This record gives sequence, C-alpha cells and structure tokens, in this order.
Amino acid sequence: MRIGVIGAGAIGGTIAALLDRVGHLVEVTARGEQLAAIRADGLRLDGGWGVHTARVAAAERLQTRPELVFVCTKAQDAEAAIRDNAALLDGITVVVVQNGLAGLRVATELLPGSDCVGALALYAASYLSPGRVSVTTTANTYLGAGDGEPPASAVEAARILDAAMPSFAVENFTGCQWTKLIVNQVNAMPAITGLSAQATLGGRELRPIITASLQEAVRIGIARGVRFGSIQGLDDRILRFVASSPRWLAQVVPLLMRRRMGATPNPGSTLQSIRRGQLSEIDYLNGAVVAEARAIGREAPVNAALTGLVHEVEATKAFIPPAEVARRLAPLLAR
Ligand SMILES: NC(=O)C1=CN([C@@H]2O[C@H](COP(=O)(O)OP(=O)(O)OC[C@H]3O[C@@H](n4cnc5c(N)ncnc54)[C@H](OP(=O)(O)O)[C@@H]3O)[C@@H](O)[C@H]2O)C=CC1
Ligand SMILES: CC(C)(CO)C(=O)C(=O)O
Repeated sequence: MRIGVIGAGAIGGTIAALLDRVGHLVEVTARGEQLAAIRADGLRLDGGWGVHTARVAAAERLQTRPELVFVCTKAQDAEAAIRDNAALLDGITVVVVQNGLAGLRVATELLPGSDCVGALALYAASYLSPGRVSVTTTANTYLGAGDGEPPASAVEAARILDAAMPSFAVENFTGCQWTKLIVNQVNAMPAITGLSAQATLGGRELRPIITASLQEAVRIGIARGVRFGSIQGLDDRILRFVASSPRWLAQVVPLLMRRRMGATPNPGSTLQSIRRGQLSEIDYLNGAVVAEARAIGREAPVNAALTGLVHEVEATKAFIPPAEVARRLAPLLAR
C-alpha cells in the first residue's frame, strides 16, 4: 500500500520505518538535516521494536497521492503541515497521531473530504540525530474518532498499522484523548528540569507536583463532563478514584507510569523539542487543561504554573533544578 507520513520525527520516523519493514511503499516528509540524512542513508530505527533502515522516498511535501496518510507533527505544526499537503489528502483516510485535544478537530476542519482519524501513541520514541530514531518504550497505539464506536476508517487504519506495531481501534476516542492528556502530565517536568521522565516520576520532590497536576487535570475533565476512555490500564473509574484520593495515595499512578516506561531513559516529546531549541507543545498539554478549566470559569493553577515554567525554560534555555521547582510550586501544593 502507498502510505504517506507527514513529519518524520520521532513518532513519524518510527511509523514510517516499521510500515516500510512490513512491505508498504512509504513516502515521508522531512526538512533540513533530517531530509538530507534520510535521502543519503535512509531512516534508521533501533530500540524496542528492533533495528531497521528504511530506504523511503523523502521530500519537504508529499510527491505522490498516498492511499493512507499519517500526520505526525507536534500539535502547533499540524495545521501548516496539513495545508501544505492538502491537495493530495482529499478523499483518503488521514490519521493524526498527536497528543492534546486539538489534532483530530483541526484535521477534520481542514479536510472536509477526507476520513480523519485520531491516533494516540503510548510508546515512547526519541529523535537521536538526523535520520536516526529510537523506541525507548514499546506500547500500543489507539485509533478512533468521536464519542461512540470507532468508524470503519479507524478500524481499517488500525488493522494496517497493527501489522507494524500493536494498534487497536477504540470506542470513545474523545474520552481516550483526555486519558492520554492525563498520561501526558509526565511531559512537563522533564522539559523543566532536563531530567528523564523516569527520574522526575521517581524524584521525591517532583512526584507530588506531578501527582497534584494530574489530579487537577482529572478534576477539570470531570467538571467538563468527560467520560475518560480506557487506554493503557487507565479508565474512567480509576481516574475518578484518583481525583478524589489523597495525594499520597494518588502517587501510585505516576509510580506505575514510571514502571511501565522501563529502564531506558525517556525524555518525553516535550523535552526533545526544548533540546532542539524548538517551541514545545506544552500549550496543548498542561496548557489545554488550563484552557478547559477557563471554559467553565474554573482555574487549574498547578497546570498553569507548569506551563509557565516550560515557557520560562524555552525563553531562558536554562533548566530549573528540582529543588527550585519544588520551592516555586510549594504554595500551590499547600492548598
Ligand atoms: N516522541 C514520543 O515519544 C511521543 C510523541 N507523541 C506525540 O506525537 C506527536 C509527534 O511527536 P514527535 O514525533 O515526538 O515530534 P518530533 O518533533 O520528533 O517530530 C515532528 C516532526 O514534524 C515536522 N514538522 C514540523 N512542522 C512541520 C510542517 N509544517 N510540515 C511538515 N513537517 C513538519 C518536524 O520537522 P522539523 O524538526 O523540521 O520542524 C519533525 O520532524 C506529538 O503530538 C507528540 O506529543 C505521542 C507519544 C509519544
Ligand atoms: C507516552 C509519552 C509520555 C511517551 O514519552 C508521550 O506521549 C510523550 O512523550 O509525549
């Protein structure tokens, strides 16, 4: 099958390499050094799903009309990436692999003639250097759209992707996006401190803050009327229990997330943007929780503070030590 991958970074590079490995004709978009490296030496994948070099066609924009496409940019870049390739995407299934709540909606608005499907990647991938990506944690991908049963396009895209990496079509995709937003509470602290997700989740100073922001995010979701979707061992019942638990008990969720990540250090996708000097996706992660709270006249002070700290690191290019993060957040945690 002819499959396009727009944005061959950590996730797009992983998807492209694994689809190539199972025999699809894959074409990717990339830019700058990444494009030059893919053209010269192929897309080189290693880590949890093995080693593979994919000799794929690459250009700044798709050159041929694919039968299926994966959009794998960060949330803030999705609109530009889709607009640049829109002429070749009309009428096909477009899978938006993205964190946050916005990606699928943006694609659906921009591509009224396409079947847009959302995808939530629970595995972790790192962009190592131009042309090289590595899977640091293996896990499932969940595809769907809307609040009900997955549409046929999601079921078919999941079947195709599942041959390359474990993938499932899910009901209540909107609720699953919210559950993933809760999982992505692990992203801010590495971006603020420069440490791996495992180190921040394990750190005695930082874990209570991550737990507080996670509980706050779940409470905002509940206040918004969200029915959290079932992914990665989390579901509506568990998250409601976590929201109403004392912080010492709720810390079990960050600890379980740390255990699931395994031993290979995972910077998370937000720290990877910061390391490359790019603007991060934080406004679509903790920032989305703040926006959802404001939409109902509430506040999400811990998520707002973490969003602010990530923006501070983007601006100063200096990570903040854990003790300083704990000092700054202490007034909010004492509430
Ligand atoms: N990395 C991970 O472990 C996980 C990431 N995710 C989510 O997956 C999504 C992708 O993340 P990730 O792969 O880490 O991000 P990366 O930054 O590694 O990759 C994004 C790619 O998109 C490209 N891009 C940016 N703007 C455009 C554009 N206008 N047109 C075409 N391509 C563009 C970037 O190119 P350039 O560098 O030239 O800007 C880059 O190669 C995010 O929503 C992230 O939150 C989800 C689960 C895990
Ligand atoms: C699943 C996780 C937390 C993997 O790191 C991720 O979504 C990210 O890094 O953005």
